[in-house]
Amino acid sequence: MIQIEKLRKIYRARGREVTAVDGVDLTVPEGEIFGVLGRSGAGKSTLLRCVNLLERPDAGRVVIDGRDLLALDGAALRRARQGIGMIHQHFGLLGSRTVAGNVAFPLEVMGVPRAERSARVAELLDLVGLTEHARAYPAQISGGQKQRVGIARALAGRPKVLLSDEATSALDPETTASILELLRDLNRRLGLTVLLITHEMDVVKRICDSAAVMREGRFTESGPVTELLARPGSELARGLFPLPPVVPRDGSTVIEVTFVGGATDQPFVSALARKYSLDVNILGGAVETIGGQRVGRLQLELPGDPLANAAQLAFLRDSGLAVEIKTPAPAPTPASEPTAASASAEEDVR
Ligand SMILES: Nc1ncnc2c1ncn2[C@@H]1O[C@H](COP(=O)(O)OP(=O)(O)OP(=O)(O)O)[C@@H](O)[C@H]1O
Repeated sequence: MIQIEKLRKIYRARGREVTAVDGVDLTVPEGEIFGVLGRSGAGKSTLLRCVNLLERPDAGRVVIDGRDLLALDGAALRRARQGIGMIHQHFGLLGSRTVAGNVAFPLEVMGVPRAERSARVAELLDLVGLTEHARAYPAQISGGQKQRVGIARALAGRPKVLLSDEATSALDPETTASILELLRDLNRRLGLTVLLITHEMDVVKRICDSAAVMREGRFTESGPVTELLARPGSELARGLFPLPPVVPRDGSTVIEVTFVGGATDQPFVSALARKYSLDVNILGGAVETIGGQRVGRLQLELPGDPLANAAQLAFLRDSGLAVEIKTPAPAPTPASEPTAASASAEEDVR
């Protein structure tokens, strides 16, 4: 389990201060995969490096498996850090050592006796599917295989927590998929808790249970992936299911409907059309399977402005769908008093 509270890291260089991590709270329950998604410079690497104290935070708490890392030092801190494995975008292998030698390296540093070390290396190489390449050198294996070595090496100390710093960013899509599958498999088999940072939506979609979007050192949204996808206005949902920009037409309402799990089984578009005798225009949409659940977004155009569609929108929401109105509500005329219906339509638009 990873618990981060009010984490802050400020870099000071040449009279300038950069707040790279600005008060982040994060909990990753044991055995979960949590992805932090963000553009370059958002603070993702700094956050990750603060979790194993490669960077010392200026404020906040980092608690791994109940141990407050910032309160430890010396041997206790070294032991705690052995419980945290890390993999990197550029693998960081030693070119002069074989695959087996690279995996043995952390065991040597830990002082594991030779016989035990060999058995452990064999076990780790088997775990990542590299037994046949034990004697190869890094220059003789592919990028995907190098990352497998990186993963085996990171698992040498039997960590409970694995940190992944853009582990698939240097790989082609097919190799990325196989490495993500391996991470998922290891997460399940070993009960590993994984915190990964990425700028690739696909990584979040494929393996993360929960995720956060990071910008300028802060989380702008965070939660279980399927929950975020169903949240109106979610940046993650927009990124995973890009829909065309809305061109509002007079006298119509454009809505984006997000559905998760059971709601996908309902023929809600035809039910809506039948119940209200409407012509519903489908402008765009996407459906995916995420975390074993069907999740999707549809962009629909309904005749009439948002106020005229209040009952239709309520019908969709009552059916368990998240509905976001993309067409601005008509401005109330100066003489008109706000009604309950117009107030709620304006709230939706915001
Ligand atoms: N050692 C450092 N000294 C000074 N500023 C730094 C240092 N490391 C990072 N920064 C600054 O902190 C901010 C966050 O950087 P960080 O590398 O954590 O972001 P990131 O989201 O991981 O981006 P990238 O994917 O490009 O690495 C950036 O403005 C960066 O310039």
